[in-house]
Amino acid sequence: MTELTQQKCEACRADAPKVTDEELATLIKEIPDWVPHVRDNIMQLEREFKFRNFKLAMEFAIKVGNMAEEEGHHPAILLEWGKVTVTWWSHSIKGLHKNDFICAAKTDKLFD
Ligand SMILES: C[C@H](O)[C@H](O)[C@H]1CNC2=NC(N)=NC(=O)C2=N1
Repeated sequence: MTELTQQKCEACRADAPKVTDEELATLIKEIPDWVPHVRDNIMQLEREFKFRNFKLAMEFAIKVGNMAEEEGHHPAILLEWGKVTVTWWSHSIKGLHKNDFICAAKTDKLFD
């Protein structure tokens, strides 16, 4: 399988398929630090990133935002002192699409 970080987000319409439980089980192995959880009845991928201060956290949040703009796929980003919480899901399908796993993998790469 092509590494998630080598893939691009594709246009995701309301009728695009959500990832199945089987696909989730396979894809999550590539992004083991992300936790799938349900919020407002929508499956999402979430990870906390820790930093030494606010500025480093803010710079990371900006990098994630710039990557999201390039991909045309946008996360929720919570910026706090020393911490950034990134949450990916696909609004149009109210769930997880392959795009979310691609973007989660790209987020990990920005942190390395
Ligand atoms: C028109 C625009 O491309 C769409 O609204 C995109 C923008 N970014 C998006 N981001 C996410 N996470 N889910 C979407 O469904 C989504 N839709």
